[in-house]
Amino acid sequence: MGKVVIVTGANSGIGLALCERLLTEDARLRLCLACRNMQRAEATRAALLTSHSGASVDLLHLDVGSVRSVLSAAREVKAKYGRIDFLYLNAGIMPNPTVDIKALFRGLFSRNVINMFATAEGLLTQQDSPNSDGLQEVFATNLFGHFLLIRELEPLMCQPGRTSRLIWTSSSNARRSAFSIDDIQHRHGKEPYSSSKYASDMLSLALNKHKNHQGLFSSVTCPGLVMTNLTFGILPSFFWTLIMPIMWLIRIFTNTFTLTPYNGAEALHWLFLQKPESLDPRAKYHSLTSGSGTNYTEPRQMDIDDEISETFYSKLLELEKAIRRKVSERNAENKAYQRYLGEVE
Ligand SMILES: NC(=O)C1=CN([C@@H]2O[C@H](COP(=O)(O)OP(=O)(O)OC[C@H]3O[C@@H](n4cnc5c(N)ncnc54)[C@H](OP(=O)(O)O)[C@@H]3O)[C@@H](O)[C@H]2O)C=CC1
Ligand SMILES: CC(C)=CCC[C@@H](C)[C@H]1CC[C@H]2C3=C(CC[C@]12C)[C@@]1(C)CCC(=O)[C@@H](C)[C@@H]1CC3
Repeated sequence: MGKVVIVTGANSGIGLALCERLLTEDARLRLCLACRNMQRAEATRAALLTSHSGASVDLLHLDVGSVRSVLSAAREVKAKYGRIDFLYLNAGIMPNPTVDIKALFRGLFSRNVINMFATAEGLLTQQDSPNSDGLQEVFATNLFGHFLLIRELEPLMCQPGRTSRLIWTSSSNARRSAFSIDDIQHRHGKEPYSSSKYASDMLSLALNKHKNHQGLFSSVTCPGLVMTNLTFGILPSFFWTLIMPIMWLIRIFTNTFTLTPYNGAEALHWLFLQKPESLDPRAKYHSLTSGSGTNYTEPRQMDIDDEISETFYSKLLELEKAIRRKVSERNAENKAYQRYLGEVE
């Protein structure tokens, strides 16, 4: 039987390019597109089936930023699949971004220019707010929803005699200084995106420590700078139209300017082909594109403290307990209300 692969945020950008590449690599795949918008998911499925007729492409409704949706999606997965070979944790958001134009111009004329274009360090801030579960939106979407999904699917992914893989789409924008262990949701800062991506790097390391012996392996990737809905949302469209030629020019000198979703999906695709035991849990696998347009993957060491990563993992487990308690209280209240309605009628 073909490998079972689930991709979150599969209906656009890097997630969609990854699906295309995986189906080209292995036609026997059982691919599951986990998306929040079913209309877009249907359209994506139809497009994938046009280029890969006969492929097995399922849809799963998943809003990774909603606890209720994650729990119900996990139930569906458990009922449908006997195992999961790859779970790509790719869905992500960067809401209300602001570019510090002054810092951009200062950076342009400094020695830090290459790093600035590769990581956006010091350039970007975002405004975040709590969602209906009381969690910060960016944290909930980019990290916690995925964590809860992994916890729910552990029985399928930790089976004796098999290995399963988690592959995160992180970012070179992940920065230690943007994350605080005392504010893991980044309620008080202005860089929730950077914090959430750093959090995924730490979680991946902790998961390897706790789950490798059960056959579950986790890796993190950075796709480089890719022109997708997420990037286009950072600045007005006329600006992008103006600077696109400059972006293609910069690409000649900066291998992190992968620019197309196909190129950005390079490391995600490369990891699909690797044996998990051969991978470095402390490395982030970067998609890179040379000036002449050749794609390759390069591991770079992450700046992570083991102790903080462990503490973070414990905090996530505590938060998971609290959230589950809240969900069962809510369910009990609903049931009591339904009973009351039944009695009144
Ligand atoms: N573009 C870049 O330069 C870089 C991107 N990344 C990361 O790559 C990943 C993919 O982003 P990219 O392809 O660029 O951007 P896109 O906006 O094109 O893709 C993001 C995907 O995530 C989905 N998504 C967002 N929120 C949710 C949610 N709550 N539940 C389910 N799905 C959701 C979106 O669905 P919908 O269509 O419904 O919005 C979309 O399919 C992200 O994690 C991003 O942080 C990392 C580094 C660089
Ligand atoms: C080319 C000129 C003159 C201006 C463009 C400046 C910025 C808009 C651009 C510079 C570095 C970019 C960047 C990202 C977004 C757009 C920039 C800030 C990302 C933050 C997109 C999402 C990620 O996760 C990062 C890896 C990107 C890093 C670089």
